[in-house]
Amino acid sequence: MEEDPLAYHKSVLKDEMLARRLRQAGDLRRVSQSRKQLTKEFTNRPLPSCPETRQIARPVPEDFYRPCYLPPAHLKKILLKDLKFETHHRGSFLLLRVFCQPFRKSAVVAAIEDETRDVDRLVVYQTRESLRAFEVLPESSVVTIKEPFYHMEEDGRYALRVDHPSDMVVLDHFHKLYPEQWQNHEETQMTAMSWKLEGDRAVMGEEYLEAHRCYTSGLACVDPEAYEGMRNPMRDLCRSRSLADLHLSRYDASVLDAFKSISNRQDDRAKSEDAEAWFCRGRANYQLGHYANALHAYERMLMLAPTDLQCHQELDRTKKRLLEQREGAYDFAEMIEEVTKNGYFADRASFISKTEARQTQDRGRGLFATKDLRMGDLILCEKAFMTAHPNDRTPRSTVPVWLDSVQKVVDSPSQSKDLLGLYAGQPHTSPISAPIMDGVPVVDTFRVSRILDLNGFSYTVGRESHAYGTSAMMTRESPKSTGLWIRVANANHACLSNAVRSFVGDMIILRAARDIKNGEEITISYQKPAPLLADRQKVLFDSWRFQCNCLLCTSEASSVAKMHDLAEHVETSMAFVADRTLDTILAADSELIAMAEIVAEDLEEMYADNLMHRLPCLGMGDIWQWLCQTYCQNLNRSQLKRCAIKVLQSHGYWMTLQGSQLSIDLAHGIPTVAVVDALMYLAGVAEGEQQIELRREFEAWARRFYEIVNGNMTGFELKY
Ligand SMILES: C[S@@+](CC[C@H](N)C(=O)[O-])C[C@H]1O[C@@H](n2cnc3c(N)ncnc32)[C@H](O)[C@@H]1O
Repeated sequence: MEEDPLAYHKSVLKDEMLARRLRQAGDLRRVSQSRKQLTKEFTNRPLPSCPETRQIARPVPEDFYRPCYLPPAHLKKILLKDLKFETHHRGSFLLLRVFCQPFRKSAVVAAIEDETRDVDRLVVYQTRESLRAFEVLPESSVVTIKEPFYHMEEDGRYALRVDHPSDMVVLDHFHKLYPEQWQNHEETQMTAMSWKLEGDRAVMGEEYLEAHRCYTSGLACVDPEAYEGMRNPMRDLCRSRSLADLHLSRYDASVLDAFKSISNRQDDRAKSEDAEAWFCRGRANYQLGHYANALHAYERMLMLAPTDLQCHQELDRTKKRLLEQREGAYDFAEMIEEVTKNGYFADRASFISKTEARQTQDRGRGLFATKDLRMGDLILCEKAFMTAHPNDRTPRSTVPVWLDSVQKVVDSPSQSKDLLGLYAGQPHTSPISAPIMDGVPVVDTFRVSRILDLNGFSYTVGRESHAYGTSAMMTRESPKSTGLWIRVANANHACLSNAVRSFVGDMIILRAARDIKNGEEITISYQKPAPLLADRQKVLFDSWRFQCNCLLCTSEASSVAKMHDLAEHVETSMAFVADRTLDTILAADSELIAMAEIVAEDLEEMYADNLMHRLPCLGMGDIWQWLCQTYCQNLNRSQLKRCAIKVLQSHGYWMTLQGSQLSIDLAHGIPTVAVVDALMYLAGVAEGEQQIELRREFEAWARRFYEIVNGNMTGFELKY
C-alpha cells in the first residue's frame, strides 16, 4: 500500500484534537459560528444531485453509546445554550428546525436553530445510502433530538451528533411538540382531501417520502364525525400510503395500511379499491419473505379481480417460492442465469428446514441438523438478510451493509428480532424485537455493527457461471462483497468442518462434506484454513475471539515440538510453488522435479502424525499438486497417479480400490478444488490404462466433490 505523505501530520492533529476534547469535556458550549456564517457555509455548496462519494467514518469504540429508550414526554426540553462539550445529555431533548438546505459528507449535515434562534450544526449518521440529504432533513423540517450528544467532529468543530436513527424524530406539523412559531399556516389549513392530492402529485414525481408525509398529514386531519354519510377519505389515504410504503421498503407499514384500507363493500368501486389493497398486501408480504401470507392476499385479490394478469403472475411466482421453501427445489442453472443478468440478486426463497439453531455446550448457539444428511446433500440455501457490494462511491463494502441493515430494521421492525438475536460478542439473552418508541424501533447502531462484524461473510459476485464460480474459498481477488445470512450466522467454525459454503448471487448454499446425523452440529470453516496452526488460530482470534478446538487443531497442538520445523518446511514448499508457476511447469527438468520431490518428502516426514491419523496436512497439498501438474505435462502416468493420491491424502482423503470399486474414507477430509483435480487426474490415468469402469468411478467422485465445493454442477464441463 502507498504511504500517505501526510500521515505524520494527520496523526499529530488527531492527538491534538483528542487532547482538546478531553480538556473541554463537560464545559458549557461556546458559540463558535453565527447564523450568517452557517448560512454562507450551507448555501455556497453545489446543489445535491445524487448521493455524493464519501468515506464513512466508523466511530471508534470509545465513542460507542446507547440510544435513548424514552419518549420525549419523559425527557426535559433543553436549549442549544445548555449543551456541554463531549457530553451525552441523558434525560433531555432538543427541539430544532433545519434552516438551510443540508448536504452529505461522511454523514448528513444540517444547519439548525432552536426556538431562541440560537444556531449550530447537526450531523446525522446511519441514514439510508440512497437518500439525498434534503430527503433525510428537508429544509424547514422540525426535529427532536433525544438525549443529544455534543461532540467534536473530524473537522475539529463541535456539532450535535446522531448515530442511532431513533434518537432523531422528524415531527409532523400536527405533533403536539411542534412550536407554533414554526408552523406553516398554509399547511395547517389543508384538508384531508387536499393532502391526498398533494400526496398523489408527489407519487407522480416518484417522491415517495414526501407522498408519505402528505398522506400521514391527511390522515391526521380526518375527522370521522365530519364524514357522516359521506365517503371517508381515511381508507383512500391508507391505501395510497400503503403503496408509498411499498416503494420506501417499509413493508410492515404497507401491510398494515393496506389492511386498514379494505372496506369489504360489494359495489364495483369498492371492489376495485380493495383489490388494489390486497395486491399491496401481497407485494409487501412477498418482500418480507412471508410467502403464505402473500399467497393468501393474491388469492383474495383474484376473488375481486379474477382476470388481473399481474396478480396471476405474482401468484405463480409466490407458489414457486413456497415450493423452494418447503422442498429446497431449486433450479440452480436458472438461478445462475438470473443472477448473471442482474448482477447480485436471486429472487428465491430460503430453504432452511433441515436445520435448527440451538445452544451448544460450550460455544454459544450452533447450527444443528434436524434430518440425516448424506455427503453432498443440500443442507440449506438461504437468502441474504443484507448484502453490500463495492462500487465507485463506496469502495469499502462493509459500511453500507452496516448502514442499510440498521435502516432495514427501522423500516420493517418485524425483522429486527432476526438481526438483533444474532451473536454480538456477549452470551445470548433471549432474542427480542427492537422496542418501538414514537412509532420508530430503537435500534442500537453499534450493536448492529458488532453483529455484522461477527456474523457476516465476504464473497465474490459475478462469477457464478464460471467453473468454481460460486466457491468463496478460492476466489481471493477483490473487490469482495459482504453479506449476512441469519440462519447460517448460527454456524460455529471448525477448520475440519462437516459443511461447505458457496454462493449464487445473494443466496448462500451449504452442502454436507460428509454424512451428518440428525442432531449433529453443522460446522463451517469461516476462512480458508491456513496451513499452520498458529496462523489459523491468530486469524480466528483476531476476527472472532475464539480458539478452534477441532480435531485437526487439537491434534496439531499436541505436537508443538515439531511446529517450528514444520513452519520452515511449509514456507520452503510455498516459496517453491509460488516461484514456479505455469511457465516453469511447462519447462520443468528432472533436476527441478527432483527438488520438488525432496520438498514433498520432507514435508511428509513432518506431517507423520497427521498422516498416521489420516488427518489433512494443509501445508502439503500445494507441492503434490505442483508435481501432479508437472507429471501430467510430461505424460508420466505412474508418477501422476502416485502424486494425485498424495494430494487426496494431504486433504485427509484415503481411497481404497477393490477391482474397479472405489471407496474413499471421508471422515476427516477437507474438500477443495485440488481434490476434484486429483480425482480427475486419476480418471485420466484410468482411461489411459483402458480401465473404463474405474475412470467412471473417479469422475463420479470428482463430480460429487465439485458439487460440494461449488454448490452446484455449473462449470464442471467447462473445467474438465
Ligand atoms: C457467527 S457466530 C456463531 C454462532 C455463535 N456461537 C452464537 O452463539 O450465536 C461466531 C461466534 O461464535 C463463536 N464460535 C464460533 N466457532 C467457535 C469455535 N469453534 N469455538 C469456540 N467459539 C466459537 C465465537 O464466539 C464467534 O465469535
